[in-house]
Amino acid sequence: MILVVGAKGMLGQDLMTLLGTEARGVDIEDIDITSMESVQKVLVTLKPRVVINAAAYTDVDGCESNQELAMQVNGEGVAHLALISKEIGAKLVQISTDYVFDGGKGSPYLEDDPPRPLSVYGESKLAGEMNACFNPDHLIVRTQWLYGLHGKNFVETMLRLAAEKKELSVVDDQIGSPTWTVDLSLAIKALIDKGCCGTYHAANGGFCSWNEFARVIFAEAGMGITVNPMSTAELGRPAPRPLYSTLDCGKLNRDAGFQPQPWQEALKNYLNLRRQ
Ligand SMILES: NC(=O)C1=CN([C@@H]2O[C@H](COP(=O)(O)OP(=O)(O)OC[C@H]3O[C@@H](n4cnc5c(N)ncnc54)[C@H](OP(=O)(O)O)[C@@H]3O)[C@@H](O)[C@H]2O)C=CC1
Ligand SMILES: Cc1cn([C@H]2C[C@H](O)[C@@H](COP(=O)(O)OP(=O)(O)O[C@H]3O[C@@H](C)C(=O)[C@@H](O)[C@H]3O)O2)c(=O)[nH]c1=O
Repeated sequence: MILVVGAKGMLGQDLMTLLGTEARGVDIEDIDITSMESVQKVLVTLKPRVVINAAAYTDVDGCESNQELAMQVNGEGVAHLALISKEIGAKLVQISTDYVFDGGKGSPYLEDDPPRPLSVYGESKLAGEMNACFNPDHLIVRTQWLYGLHGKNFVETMLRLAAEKKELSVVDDQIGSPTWTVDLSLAIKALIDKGCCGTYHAANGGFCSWNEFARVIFAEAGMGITVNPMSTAELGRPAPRPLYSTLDCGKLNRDAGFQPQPWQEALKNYLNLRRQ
């Protein structure tokens, strides 16, 4: 059995759908990953062969003012899962982020490029990556710019704002790869099925700025919204973000034989599904 921790989150729900009867899901009402006792009780009782940790504190700006909570959930929580999954002989799959990088490389990041997080969220997720290694049988899957049917995300924010305004300003100096949680779930399943270990990058193909992403969302949705350019500095959010955080996903393709579709195709498929 595969245990999905954070099964009610945006990624967690798509993982549960994909894995079907092979999966069992738990979320905050069943398990608190910040508590070693809670993790021990659930994992020792359920004895999964694989634990996928999709639970996290994902409010990037919120993490700046709640540093302790960020480290407890995204850092220490993963240590608890690693130690107990090791104890019961299970593999740990930890989901991580492009925000462990500073965005200064200027070309797609490889798995062994040195991380240097700019934000508290990024620091806490890097602590999670390091703690995942307490279980030698671990898989760290870094992804980015997620959207899906079951959670707050940029696509849904844009579509909501477009219902209220005819004109929006969106940053055009951050580059990355928008990634559909369904494609990420397929990548995670492929990595588990092939018995892969270590660190992997998984994101939809190609890249764009948030501004271009917004323009394509409105074009695909048939909405005539003007999207003005703006810089990250002008927007002035609390957490610094990497300016160029595209992930090189070649290792995923080589080792698991899986290549996520281009982001434009994924977006089309998502919007079609959303309309049904
Ligand atoms: N969203 C994105 O753009 C990206 C996400 N990621 C990573 O992907 C993973 C999944 O993200 P996403 O689906 O967006 O996350 P969500 O925020 O949608 O879901 C996270 C889930 O974890 C639960 N949770 C929070 N704290 C705890 C806890 N202490 N114990 C147990 N469960 C808890 C949340 O419950 P509640 O809602 O009640 O707090 C929620 O159900 C995370 O590791 C994230 O860091 C990586 C790159 C991009
Ligand atoms: C709503 C809005 C956002 N933005 C900008 C802010 C931000 O830089 C960018 C995207 O907004 P978000 O709030 O979705 O961004 P953010 O919370 O930074 O998204 C990140 O989440 C975490 C969990 C990750 O791990 C990352 O990979 C990434 O997906 O768009 C605008 O410029 N204009 C707007 O009207």
